[in-house]
Amino acid sequence: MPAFKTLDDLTDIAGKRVLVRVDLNVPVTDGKVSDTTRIERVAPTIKELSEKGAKVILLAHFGRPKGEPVADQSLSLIAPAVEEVLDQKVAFAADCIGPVAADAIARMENGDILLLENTRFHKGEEKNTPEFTAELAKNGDIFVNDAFSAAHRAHASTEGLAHHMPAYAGRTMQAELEALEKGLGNPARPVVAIVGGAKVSTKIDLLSNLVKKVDALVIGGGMANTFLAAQGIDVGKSLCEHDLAETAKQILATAKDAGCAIVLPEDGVVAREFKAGADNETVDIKAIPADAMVLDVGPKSVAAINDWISKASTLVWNGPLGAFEIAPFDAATVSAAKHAAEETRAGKLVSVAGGGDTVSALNHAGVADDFSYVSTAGGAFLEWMEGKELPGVAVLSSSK
Ligand SMILES: Nc1ncnc2c1ncn2[C@@H]1O[C@H](COP(=O)(O)OP(=O)(O)O)[C@@H](O)[C@H]1O
Ligand SMILES: O=C(OP(=O)(O)O)[C@H](O)COP(=O)(O)O
Repeated sequence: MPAFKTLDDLTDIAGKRVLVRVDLNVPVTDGKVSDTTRIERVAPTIKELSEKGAKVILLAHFGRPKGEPVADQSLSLIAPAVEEVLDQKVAFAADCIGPVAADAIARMENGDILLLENTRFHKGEEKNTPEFTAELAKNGDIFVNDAFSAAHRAHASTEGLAHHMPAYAGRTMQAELEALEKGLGNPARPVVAIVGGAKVSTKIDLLSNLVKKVDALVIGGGMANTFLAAQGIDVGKSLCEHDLAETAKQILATAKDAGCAIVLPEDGVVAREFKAGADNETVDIKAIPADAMVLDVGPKSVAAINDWISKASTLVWNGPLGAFEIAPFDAATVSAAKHAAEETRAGKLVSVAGGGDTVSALNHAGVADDFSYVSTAGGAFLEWMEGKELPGVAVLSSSK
């Protein structure tokens, strides 16, 4: 466990401006937050600081807006859900730096909570520029990072700020690291990992280390299409990053050398439209129609994945197997989630799953409570699993 200061070390903070980095990158359907797990997990930190009389200033990102304001990635859309979960008034400022933020902070009383606009509306956030970090730092006396799920990003609000002021781990940051160490520090073998989802370009690189740590890697979701295409399979209009074919091939070679089995889909459920109830059919993975996209792995693939879950003593899972938000493309994810839950309940499996959408998918399947541990983190959790130092955690340990 890294040595960092926690909220236990934060006394006498009444009236202090505490900048709290949280992860509010939550799933949204039809403009409404569809899974509040990440908000629920950071609520204890926010409440504790507020009860101690601090002025609690929340920093967060939402989506990937590329350094400019985008209306549907405004945190004003998330603020009502934060207020509902906390059952406490949460003010909102339409910028995270400059006079808009400063004025809102000047109006705060002790114990108040203020949410600042999406940090990624500024280019300096992801670039972690000294100028932007200094602007953010003007708004606080103390930095608390409770966004474990964004700790693999060395951004201004996850890493830079800790160089400007005393920095502490929030309750969720602390709990996540403790739980992962307990559950996966020395995992029982065989270890099976499932990686799916849509963030192919940001997650594919970490698979080359992951295959050295696990006995089998099941690849589903949008990630699978990239691997299939790399093997010369025509994936039609599926979500696929063709320019990552070489990376995918190298990962397959590394897995072979490491003795890690790779499990790719044998069949897929395809549709021509990305909408609920769209006409769909199950096809062999080598017969994907050119005008269709794979939106879920097919029944043969699910049976194979469930067999691997049965063989596993430890399961780590990030990324849904299909576009689970729209029926019937949730079938594979729900089936695998239910099977992993059964094996866990029977005491045969330690199951650890993480990621904003993965948690939402497990909740959708009704089995999140049956998993051994559910992390709020996806990419950060996988990087932790690789044994990588997470910049957002490392900087807390070095903070004075
Ligand atoms: N075959 C697919 N085609 C398109 N999108 C997919 C497919 N499979 C999964 N997805 C999408 O992946 C998203 C989740 O991916 P990701 O963000 O990587 O997961 P997490 O948030 O759990 O880390 C979901 O919105 C889901 O609809
Ligand atoms: O949702 C997140 O990560 P996840 O999809 O890996 O769970 C985090 O908020 C990080 O977001 P990012 O991958 O856009 O940096």
